[in-house]
Amino acid sequence: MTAVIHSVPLPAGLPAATIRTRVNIPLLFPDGYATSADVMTFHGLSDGREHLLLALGGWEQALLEGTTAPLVRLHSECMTGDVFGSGRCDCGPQLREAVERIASAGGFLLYLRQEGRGIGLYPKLDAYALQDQGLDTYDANVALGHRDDDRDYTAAAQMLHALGAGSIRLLTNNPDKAGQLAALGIGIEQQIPTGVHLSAANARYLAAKRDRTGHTLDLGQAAVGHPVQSAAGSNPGHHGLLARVEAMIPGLRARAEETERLRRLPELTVQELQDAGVFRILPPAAVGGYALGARTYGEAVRALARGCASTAWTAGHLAEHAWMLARWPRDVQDEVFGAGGMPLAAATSAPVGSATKVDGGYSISGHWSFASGVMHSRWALLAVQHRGVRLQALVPVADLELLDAWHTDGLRGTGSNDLRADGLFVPGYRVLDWAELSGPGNPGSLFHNDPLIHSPMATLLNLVAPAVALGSAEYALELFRTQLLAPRDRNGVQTRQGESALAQARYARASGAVTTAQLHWQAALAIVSPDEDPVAGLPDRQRASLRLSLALSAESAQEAVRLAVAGSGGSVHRLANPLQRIQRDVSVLLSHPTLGIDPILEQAGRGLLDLGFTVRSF
Ligand SMILES: Nc1nc2c(ncn2[C@@H]2O[C@H](COP(=O)(O)OP(=O)(O)OP(=O)(O)O)[C@@H](O)[C@H]2O)c(=O)[nH]1
Ligand SMILES: [Zn+2]
Repeated sequence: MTAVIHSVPLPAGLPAATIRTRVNIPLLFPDGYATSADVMTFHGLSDGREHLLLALGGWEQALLEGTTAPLVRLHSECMTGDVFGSGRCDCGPQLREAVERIASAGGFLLYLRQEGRGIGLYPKLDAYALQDQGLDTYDANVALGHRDDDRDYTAAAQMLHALGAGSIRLLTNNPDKAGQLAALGIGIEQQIPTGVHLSAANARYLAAKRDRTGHTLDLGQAAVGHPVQSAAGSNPGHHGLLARVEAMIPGLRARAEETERLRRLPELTVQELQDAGVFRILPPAAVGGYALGARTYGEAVRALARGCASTAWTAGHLAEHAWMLARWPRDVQDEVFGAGGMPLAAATSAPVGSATKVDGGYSISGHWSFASGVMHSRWALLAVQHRGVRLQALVPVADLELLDAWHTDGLRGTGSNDLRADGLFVPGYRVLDWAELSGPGNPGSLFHNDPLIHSPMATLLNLVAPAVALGSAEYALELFRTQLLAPRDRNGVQTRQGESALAQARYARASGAVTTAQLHWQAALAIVSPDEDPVAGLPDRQRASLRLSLALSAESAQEAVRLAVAGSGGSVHRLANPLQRIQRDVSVLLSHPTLGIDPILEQAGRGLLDLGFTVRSF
């Protein structure tokens, strides 16, 4: 058919562009979707760049008078997203969505060569690096000397005018695109939002679009993108799990301040942890876990701490407690794992509460502190004592009084609040002898084959604090390095703090302290997760070495953080600087009982000398 391409008067000052070539290209996308496009190039575009117009579906009819206006999308080039499927933005899925929607409605996809919102590819990658330090997508642009959005849509308007598309329906969430086109003489009959392509990796980027530049994005209702969501169901293995956790780090850094302010984890963080399968790392496959073992677990907590110590701490404990629940009798496991997801349970043993026997169970009372993660938990695991015997009671959090007690100077985001019960009835099947639960012959070991369930619980406990300390130190070193290498202007002379010999020596020392922490950490992991047989209980000397290495690793980590802070100058004490938070977090970590250095040195010495431990649970 012949198209009626009528000319629309150009606004004054806008030069006319003309169609240069028109060729048909069949398109086939990786998911199998196929269509074809009339691809056009132009003479006379205002910025001289090679922008493309893809005319799709019944575009010619859509230009006729009296029909629905053509559907148009202005897609800004994104090599990382369009070509390589980057998870950091939503460009790839938006492009794919736009082609299909336009092909079925009739219209144009303008592929605009304004990579990185107009700043270019290399600067965009520099901006990503800054985002990994905690800046959002717009602040990163500004820090690099650009505007938050450098795009100009004059060429796009010229292309649309050249086709006679003076009135369009615009597929976008971005009010700036509609505003600029309207000012360039394009009538916007309707602005149609694109789908929301939310994933764990791009959630922060999308939230910034919504909050900073008024994009119409309803992130609250959108489900996290399919690949991420379904991923939790399949066992990713050691490396796959760590890759998922590492993808969370930039978002965790960006939310670390919010996490402190909330004094619990943001919902998005809990969702991401769930999607990544973090709570599944330890429990056996029969209850939906990955049974990946102590090494994966420890390394995941360490990686999370490279993003946010409070998140790592909370996730580490919640993941450990899901595994504890897999040691309970079958009826309890049916109850807590029955829903399909991983049960989130806070556990606290300090101070130990009391239990008295009543008909059908126990009546428990107590005031427990430090229930990390309780703000996200359905269950609480509480230490109680009955006639000198230590028991653990499993109680719905809803049955307990929650006391807002976690006002601390570090690890603020863990929400480690207090819990209280006064004569609360707990049915007998939800109370278990601690010695039985923590031993290798726990009830769960009778029906799970997974070797980890058959190991004493102590093997896995005590890993969280040193893992978080190490990850925190690694993050601190990274920040220290960035700080030392950042260009500075000193009276017109470009220099860097790291050019000074003193700074170099300080960095070397901090780096050495991190290495010491890493080596002790690896020594500890080699004990709890040896290459050969799974651990069936550690002989005293090994147990002594384990606790000693964990404590010394954390000590070196703290020293590394101290050196990074000391070498970074006064700006480190601004609340916006992550280093000051890391220092506070690590200081709280080091005062956790599992890292109390004096008793550990004493008991480790006893163990190494074959004198036997005097602390039973060491
Ligand atoms: N500078 C910079 N550019 C980015 C970043 N993330 C994505 N981009 C670029 O942003 C552009 C994508 O924008 P569009 O897909 O047109 O999206 P939009 O302008 O936000 O609006 P919509 O029409 O609603 O999608 C591409 O050029 C990407 O390369 C980032 O963090 N920094
Ligand atoms: Zn992109």
